[in-house]
Amino acid sequence: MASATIARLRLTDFRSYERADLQVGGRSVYLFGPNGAGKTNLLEAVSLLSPGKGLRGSSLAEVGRRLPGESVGRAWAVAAEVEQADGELLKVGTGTELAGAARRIVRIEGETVPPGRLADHVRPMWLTPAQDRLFLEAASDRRKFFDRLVFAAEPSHASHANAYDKAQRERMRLLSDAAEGGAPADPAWLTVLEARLAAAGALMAHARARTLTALQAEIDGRGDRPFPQARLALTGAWEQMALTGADEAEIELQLASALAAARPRDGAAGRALTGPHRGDLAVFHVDKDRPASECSTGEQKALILNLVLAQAARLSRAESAPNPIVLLDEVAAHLDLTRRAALADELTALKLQAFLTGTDESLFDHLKGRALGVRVSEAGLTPLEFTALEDE
Ligand SMILES: Nc1ncnc2c1ncn2[C@@H]1O[C@H](COP(=O)(O)OP(=O)(O)OP(=O)(O)O)[C@@H](O)[C@H]1O
Repeated sequence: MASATIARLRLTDFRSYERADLQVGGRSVYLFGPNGAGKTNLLEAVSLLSPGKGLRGSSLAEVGRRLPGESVGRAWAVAAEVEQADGELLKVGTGTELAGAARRIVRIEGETVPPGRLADHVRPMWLTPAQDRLFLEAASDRRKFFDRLVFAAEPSHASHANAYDKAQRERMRLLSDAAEGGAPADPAWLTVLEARLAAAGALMAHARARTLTALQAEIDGRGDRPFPQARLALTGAWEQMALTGADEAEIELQLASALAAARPRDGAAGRALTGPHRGDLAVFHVDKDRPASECSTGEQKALILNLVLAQAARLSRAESAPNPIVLLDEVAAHLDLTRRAALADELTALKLQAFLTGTDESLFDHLKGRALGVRVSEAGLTPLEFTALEDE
């Protein structure tokens, strides 16, 4: 198991924090305090230790601290000491050098590196209230959620998805221009773009299929828990091909030819009607034999939590990747007592570092002695005294 836990976290001009310095020592952390105290802000800071826009998906200019009435956020920084498997501490940091900057800098041991390198050392995964309506909203939200689970296992998935989106945008610009009577689309250039789409799309479909299969096996193998069992499916044609045994080359070939055939139709529609950007994640509640969208709010939350925990459990056994760090924003409040206890037991058994938030300290009774409690208030972060439970 490749351990990677946050030992210390420091924030400078990040959201509501002018400065914060939290010694965590690799333990899980539960943050409690009133609404607006800054609990989610702290989770967001941890989420920015991975490539991308973090758990709120905010623009980077937004996260710099602003006083009321100020329009531009300050230059900000999130710095962490990450304890690695060998016990060594690695300095990882991200932030901006100028107020309002749209791009962030990432430094590892003081050296500026591309943000993608963060995934070599820290793998945050999260569940936030934004996902409460996941099964009721558009397929794109479920794809995004599932892609993050894939990404936690295979960071290259993000670069394939980016390459795919970039080629897609260029292809659609050519086709839309042609459909509107502008410059006719250059068929040779379209063929090049479609080849890129097909290559990236085949890799995406396969990565999603791999994660789906592994996740389902993980969920099926852990049936004796008070979380609802889920049956997962990827409905997209290309993921289906991958799931039924087609290799990457075959998917690439068929996707390229489907795209070539769809040029007039896609041009007229103004969007591409086939490809891995169209699929959906279907989730069924096994005991109820109903789609997740027909389950209660609490059941839906427990289903999603089960997916995140299953992926975290699976990744915690991976030899070659850093352990995931699980960020659970306002999750405990949705769970009944049995599930809250089970969540605490599971995080402990899997030796996962988790950061959890909730308004009331009592939501985390089962984590006392197993995780560090931190009171969040206007005064900042106040860690509670920590005495480890003897049997753990
Ligand atoms: N860029 C910023 N600069 C200064 N303050 C900010 C910035 N962005 C957000 N805030 C403040 O941070 C606070 C919200 O913090 P956060 O979302 O972490 O609260 P929370 O403790 O999770 O609350 P809840 O329990 O309601 O979810 C708000 O008061 C908001 O005004």
